[in-house]
Amino acid sequence: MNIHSKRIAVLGGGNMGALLAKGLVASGNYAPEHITVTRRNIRLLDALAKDGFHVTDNNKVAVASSEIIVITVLPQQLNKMLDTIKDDVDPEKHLIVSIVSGVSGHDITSRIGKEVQVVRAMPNTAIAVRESMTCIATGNASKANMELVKQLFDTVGETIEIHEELITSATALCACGIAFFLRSIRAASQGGTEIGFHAAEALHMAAQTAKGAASLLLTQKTHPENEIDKVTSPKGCTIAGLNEMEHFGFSSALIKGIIMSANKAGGLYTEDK
Ligand SMILES: NC(=O)C1=CN([C@@H]2O[C@H](COP(=O)(O)OP(=O)(O)OC[C@H]3O[C@@H](n4cnc5c(N)ncnc54)[C@H](OP(=O)(O)O)[C@@H]3O)[C@@H](O)[C@H]2O)C=CC1
Ligand SMILES: O=C(O)[C@@H]1CCC=N1
Repeated sequence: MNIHSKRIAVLGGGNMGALLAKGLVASGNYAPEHITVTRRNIRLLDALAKDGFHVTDNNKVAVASSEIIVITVLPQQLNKMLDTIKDDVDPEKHLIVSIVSGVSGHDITSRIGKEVQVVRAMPNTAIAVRESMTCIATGNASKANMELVKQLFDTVGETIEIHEELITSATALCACGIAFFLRSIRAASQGGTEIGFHAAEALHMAAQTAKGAASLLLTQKTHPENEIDKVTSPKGCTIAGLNEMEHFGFSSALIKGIIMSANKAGGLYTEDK
């Protein structure tokens, strides 16, 4: 079975919901008329409607006209939203894909009161440029449905399957990770401005340098320290700068931030109940 022929409901057309809908169409594998996007403030979906997507503030209508239900509301909005669709979800017809942080597949089936198949997916905002690192996991979906969901997210980046207990860790490393790397690039550009470049050129130079560093690892499959060793000339300026950063806790700050985000992600749903 091919997922590209299925109709998709994106429930919660905010940042991620809208980016996902647009990314799927940009991939060339989905037509906008096969995708229905919902949110309560429907005026904010005007741009998507202009692009040919179905838009509605009625989740029941979206669910009735789709086979794949992608849930993209905030954790604290989930229960109210699920209550609007639980009578319409049909385990024989629907597959649920949830990108909601901190919410297990079991939390969703319990709230709906039906053993519908649920796949959790953790993409990041780079779906906008089809460069997401998306992790998928499930407690109850079939192999065939996992393959369908992989096909869906493969169109907006790279997808890997992980165990469900690691999806919170994937949230911190990959979903929050976009912000961490962006802040690093921003900080590098601020350093660049202080040593002589205009802000815009410093930002461009820092971003392209970061892209080059990531590409070295992804294409050469080497370890970062091997690549760092090639940059650090003896008694040179790179090792001087790198050691200064480490004295100020560069690696430690990133590691501690990722652990903090993972701990927070794990509690996003329960702390709001
Ligand atoms: N932002 C990110 O980088 C990532 C986020 N996530 C997860 O994705 C989810 C969405 O995050 P994000 O896009 O940033 O959040 P947003 O707040 O931008 O989007 C949530 C959307 O849900 C809509 N919504 C709320 N209640 C309902 C409802 N009952 N029916 C229909 N729509 C509803 C809201 O619009 P309105 O108020 O108009 O209804 C809002 O636009 C979260 O669970 C987050 O954990 C996962 C990976 C990355
Ligand atoms: O900050 C958040 O809670 C969401 C989940 C991962 C990225 N953004």
